[in-house]
Amino acid sequence: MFVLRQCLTLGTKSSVRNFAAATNLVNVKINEDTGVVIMELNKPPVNSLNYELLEAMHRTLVKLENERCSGMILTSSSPNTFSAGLDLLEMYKPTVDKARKFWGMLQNTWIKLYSAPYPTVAAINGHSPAGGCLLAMSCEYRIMVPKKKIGLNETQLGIVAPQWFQDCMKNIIGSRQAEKALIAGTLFSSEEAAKIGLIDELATDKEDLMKKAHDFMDEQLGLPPLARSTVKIGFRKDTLNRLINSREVDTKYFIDFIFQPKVQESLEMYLQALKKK
Ligand SMILES: CC/C=C\C/C=C\C/C=C\CC/C=C/CC(=O)SCCNC(=O)CCNC(=O)[C@H](O)C(C)(C)COP(=O)(O)OP(=O)(O)OC[C@H]1O[C@@H](n2cnc3c(N)ncnc32)[C@H](O)[C@@H]1OP(=O)(O)O
Repeated sequence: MFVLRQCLTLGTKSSVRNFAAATNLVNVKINEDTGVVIMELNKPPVNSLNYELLEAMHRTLVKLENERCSGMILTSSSPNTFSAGLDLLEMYKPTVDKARKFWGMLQNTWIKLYSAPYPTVAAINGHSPAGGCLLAMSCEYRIMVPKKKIGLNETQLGIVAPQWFQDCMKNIIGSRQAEKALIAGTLFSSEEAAKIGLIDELATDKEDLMKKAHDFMDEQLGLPPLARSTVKIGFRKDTLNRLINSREVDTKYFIDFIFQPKVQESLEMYLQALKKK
């Protein structure tokens, strides 16, 4: 049974609610017997990743470093979408300062999630394009409900998936499949994603999804944690260091790229198309 655990907060059950409710953008529950955390993205309707949501995730990940967190399941409260990726409004006509701050928070959040020493599972309960796919790919294991879409579709919007997004995909499905998918901006169905290994398992529905996520977690908790995390970080360090050592350059790419008039035009058209749907 899940209870909100006191040590995540200031000491009382109501403080726990305050911790999550400080923004209300993520719900965090911890099983006090196992230490397994469920982080649920809660920014309706589609969990688009704006600065505030990323900051709430980042704050939670930092807090979990200092807690007895043994593993984390990442999911969303939306019935249809895991995450719609980066909030397009953060990239459409921002100020340079705002765009820089936003990108820095995305980098911070990704670094924490990708390097978490404890096991991480994405319980993908809906569509997961672009930045949503990045979040899922940053976890160690991905389980997804049927008939939804996942992938790095940036090209289709007239933008480019940053190197570290690309690296994450390459690490999972291999260079050749990733190159094809990234050039085309392919959004895979859950079933196709399972075939190419972009996701590890299909679930029948949300209940089955969470059951499978817990099953994976139970397996991982049976392993010696230090050995487990040492192997994980060994596999991930090159990808992590590539961004960590070039954060400024990466931010400059982002700023230079999105401020191009052609890119702003593409974003405007895409936003309008989404609204007209
Ligand atoms: C080597 C590299 C070198 C150089 C590179 C340098 C720099 C790189 C530069 C830039 C990189 C930037 C990277 C970006 C990554 C991203 O994540 S971009 C975001 C991409 N996301 C999408 O394409 C998803 C768009 N959304 C959808 O397809 C659907 O909404 C979805 C299938 C998720 C859900 O469908 P549905 O349930 O039908 O919902 P609606 O479509 O009706 O949407 C509900 C409302 O939400 C608004 N909305 C949807 N997605 C977003 C979003 N991502 N941002 C902001 N708002 C969004 C939508 O407009 C609706 O609003 P409304 O209710 O009409 O007001």
